[in-house]
Amino acid sequence: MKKDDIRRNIKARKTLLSEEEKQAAAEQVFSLLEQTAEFMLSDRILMYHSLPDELSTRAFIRKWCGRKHFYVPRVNGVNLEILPYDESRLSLGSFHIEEPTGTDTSSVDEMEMIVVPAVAYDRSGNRVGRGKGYYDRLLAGSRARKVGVAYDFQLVDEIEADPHDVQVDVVITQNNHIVIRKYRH
Ligand SMILES: Nc1nc2c(c(=O)[nH]1)N(C=O)[C@@H](CNc1ccc(C(=O)N[C@@H](CCC(=O)O)C(=O)O)cc1)CN2
Ligand SMILES: Nc1ncnc2c1ncn2[C@@H]1O[C@H](COP(=O)(O)OP(=O)(O)OP(=O)(O)O)[C@@H](O)[C@H]1O
Repeated sequence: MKKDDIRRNIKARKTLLSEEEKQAAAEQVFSLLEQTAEFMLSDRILMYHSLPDELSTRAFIRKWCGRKHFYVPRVNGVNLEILPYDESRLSLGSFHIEEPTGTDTSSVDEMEMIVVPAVAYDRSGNRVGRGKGYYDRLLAGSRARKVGVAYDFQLVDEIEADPHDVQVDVVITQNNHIVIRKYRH
């Protein structure tokens, strides 16, 4: 399926979710993530601060932010900066995402794990994002463990990947835990 068709389909499917379903799905997915060796062994983790139409990371970040070093991205022009997550230092940035303020940016090379948001993933780790290429640029050359998290219906048959697309190593949905590349620590 073409990326734009996937974006349209998934957007429509998401409007059917109730608040209860959204919350239950986030709990299921992040409980699976918590049980992975890579999560247990990673300290510096780049999360995403979820938008209303994304699998919510809010409860998970709140649960773990005292025990792990969590980071979130900030849009700067065509690039993403990486800053530590601090609930008291957030402000509304580009695209209505709450982003960290401050100047203490980190390099993507310092991240041990990156939870990569997407509109859809396939079983080979290909992903369709929001079409602006932010994560593809960020992930190019990164050696961090890359994990996709999503609702079951965001796992689609086959995504036609472009040369610049960067695959994730693992995809976790409510009822799927797909390991594309084995974790070696
Ligand atoms: N939670 C979260 N944070 C993130 C991303 C993300 O996908 N999710 N990003 C991932 O790249 C970066 C921001 N990129 C984004 C690109 C487009 C849109 C967006 O809402 N696009 C609208 C189109 C209208 C518009 O231009 O505002 C849309 O998709 O409907 C949001 C974020 C960094 N932070
Ligand atoms: N490594 C890169 N260097 C320069 N441009 C890039 C790179 N990766 C992607 N792009 C550009 O970004 C644009 C969007 O790409 P694509 O449709 O694959 O985004 P996406 O994967 O949906 O978004 P995202 O990566 O933000 O989730 C394309 O025009 C592409 O040329």
